[in-house]
Amino acid sequence: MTATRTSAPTAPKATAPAITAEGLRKSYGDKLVLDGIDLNIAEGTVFALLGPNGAGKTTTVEILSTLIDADAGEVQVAGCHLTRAADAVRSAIGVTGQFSAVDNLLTAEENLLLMADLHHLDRREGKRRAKNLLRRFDLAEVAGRTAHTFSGGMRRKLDLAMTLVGDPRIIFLDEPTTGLDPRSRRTMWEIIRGLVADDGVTIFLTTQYLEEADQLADRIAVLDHGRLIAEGTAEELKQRIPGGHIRVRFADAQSLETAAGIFGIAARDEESLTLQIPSDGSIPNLRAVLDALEATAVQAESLTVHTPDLDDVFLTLTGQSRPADAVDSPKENA
Ligand SMILES: Nc1ncnc2c1ncn2[C@@H]1O[C@H](COP(=O)(O)OP(=O)(O)OP(=O)(O)O)[C@@H](O)[C@H]1O
Repeated sequence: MTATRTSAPTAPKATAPAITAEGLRKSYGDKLVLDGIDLNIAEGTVFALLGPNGAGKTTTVEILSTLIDADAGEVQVAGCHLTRAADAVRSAIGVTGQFSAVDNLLTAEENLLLMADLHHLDRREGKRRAKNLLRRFDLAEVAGRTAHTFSGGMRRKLDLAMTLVGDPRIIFLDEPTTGLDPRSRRTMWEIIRGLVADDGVTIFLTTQYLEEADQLADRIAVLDHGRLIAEGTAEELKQRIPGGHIRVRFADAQSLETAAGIFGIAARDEESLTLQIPSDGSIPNLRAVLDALEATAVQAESLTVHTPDLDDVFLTLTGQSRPADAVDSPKENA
């Protein structure tokens, strides 16, 4: 992964679950989409659901946000039973889906005021919240412009601001940055981090961008063929798969030959004069490699540490192979 994290994801602060699900099942006709999903998402955390196209991510969001019914399963959202207390669930959540709720014919402010009306806020309170949100999302200057003049990034911010008018405790973000350029994506990430850090909301995020999950999520689950096939922090998931190594480059073939003699199972590339030594990327492991090289007085030209990234995890777990160009692209952390 080439991008560096701009700030660490928020550590789980609270243990009270914002969302729990047991045995969630859903079929469309004879197509089984969810085959017994269990979830336990702590309040004030970011949970990312990853999965290939068609894995059932949107279906999961639609069920948890009361838009569609599951065939089976017990779900609690914000401490309320999903079906027996659906109204209470709805008043505790906000949903920003793949299809924008923004009305292109209205101004940014009018869109927000419309949401305030839908939440039965009085006019004064609606105006106050709209103003605050426009300022917070850096949209104050364009408050009076109709949304059809907005860029994708501005529209996405307005969409999220509209979700926040109802002051939700839990926010479902279904692919919140799909189609945004890197700068707009990072702006959205900062906003999402702020929602968790400043407001203590819980975020349930689906994304196709593994970097996004890596950057934002406290916990990540991988959905494939209707089941959660892995769950953990980004680091835990990365540790589950092999592929970490240290790559050492030497000045000449003789040094490479000597070094290869000490690291029995290291892969050797004569052309680039490099050895690839399996490693978990830990400091003790790195020190052991350096000590071994020093003991033989072989001079290494350069050394890079490669740790598996979430792409490796995802592709390994879902049984897909990495495209050839991606395999060859360097992902080392010097
Ligand atoms: N209303 C529906 N009727 C029939 N099949 C559906 C319906 N909605 C979704 N599906 C099917 O359920 C499966 C899961 O769809 P879903 O949209 O939840 O996947 P997803 O993981 O969100 O995919 P993507 O990343 O492409 O958005 C797909 O095979 C889809 O075709």
